[in-house]
Amino acid sequence: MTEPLFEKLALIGIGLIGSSIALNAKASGLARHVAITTRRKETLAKAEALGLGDSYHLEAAEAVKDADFVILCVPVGVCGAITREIAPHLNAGAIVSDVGSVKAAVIGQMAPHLPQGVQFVPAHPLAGTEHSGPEAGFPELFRNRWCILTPLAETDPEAVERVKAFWEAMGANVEAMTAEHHDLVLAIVSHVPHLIAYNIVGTAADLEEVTQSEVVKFSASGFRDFTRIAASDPTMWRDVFLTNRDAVLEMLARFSEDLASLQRAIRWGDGDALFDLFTRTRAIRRNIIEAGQDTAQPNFGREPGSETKPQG
Ligand SMILES: NC(=O)C1=CN([C@@H]2O[C@H](COP(=O)(O)OP(=O)(O)OC[C@H]3O[C@@H](n4cnc5c(N)ncnc54)[C@H](O)[C@@H]3O)[C@@H](O)[C@H]2O)C=CC1
Ligand SMILES: O=C(O)C(=O)Cc1ccc(O)cc1
Repeated sequence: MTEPLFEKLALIGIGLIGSSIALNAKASGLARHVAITTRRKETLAKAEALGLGDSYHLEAAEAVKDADFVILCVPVGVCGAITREIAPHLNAGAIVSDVGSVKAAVIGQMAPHLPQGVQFVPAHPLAGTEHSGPEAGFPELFRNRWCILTPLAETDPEAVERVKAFWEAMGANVEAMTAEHHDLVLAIVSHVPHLIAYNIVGTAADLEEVTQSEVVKFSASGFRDFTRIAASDPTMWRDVFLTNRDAVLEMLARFSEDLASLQRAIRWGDGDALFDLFTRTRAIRRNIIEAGQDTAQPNFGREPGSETKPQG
């Protein structure tokens, strides 16, 4: 047990990320009191049955009362509306954060509603799975993973340090960068790959000459990996593509150009071009494994002997 970093942590939204934070914060004593709020009473009841927090609220305004740390763990498209709703009830001096996969648009939606004196430290843990909801969380989710902070120019550095300490206590490595740079990097390493997965599974599902049962029966491991990603939450990913539009479109344009040259290499039998690319990409994979970032390895990021649950 660590000395609590915060007296009262309010989690708004209790899906995969919110429940993982709650489980970790309670197990490690990072916050003296964990207040949970979500809009649907069925979800709140599940969170309570799982014992994720210390108090449960259908009204976000009630949960944030007297909280010194508030984290929005909801789809990025609703961050603005929720911030507007909680703003009048925030404690002076409270730190407000989020976990959204997109940063510039979320800052644009949230910052205008936050009262003076409240510190805003946007965050994005680069850790997740294709599962969602309060049952999907597990406390080790963030261990050995990155958490990116994108503080605003006016954010108090002391608040940034406290949020950094919180994520480090969760087991994450923390790095700060601008929201715009975050969105560009994430477009290529996360958002476009998800779009490709949704697309290839959609294409396979639409094939007229191949039946659905053949797709299921003969799916080789490459295609199965795509289906895992393509099973990710539709609301969350709809919001990611609508809010990181420019960076995703820029990376997609580059992707399409490179795909066209692969098409040309196949058409003209240019084996050297294919071999050279596949050799370069194999080296990238090896670098990822050497850096210890391969989440497909068994027990990645977990203590030996701990429960095995699917991770990204
Ligand atoms: N799933 C993943 O792998 C990762 C997700 N993220 C980000 O974390 C955030 C949450 O994602 P997950 O936990 O995966 O989603 P989830 O679908 O598991 O949970 C979302 C939660 O938000 C609640 N919610 C939705 N609309 C709401 C509203 N208007 N008011 C109050 N509560 C509302 C839902 O009831 C649910 O409790 C998203 O912004 C996502 O971009 C960040 C890293 C990884
Ligand atoms: O499940 C996977 O492979 C992921 O890529 C999880 C993930 C999804 C969204 C994020 O913003 C960060 C991580």
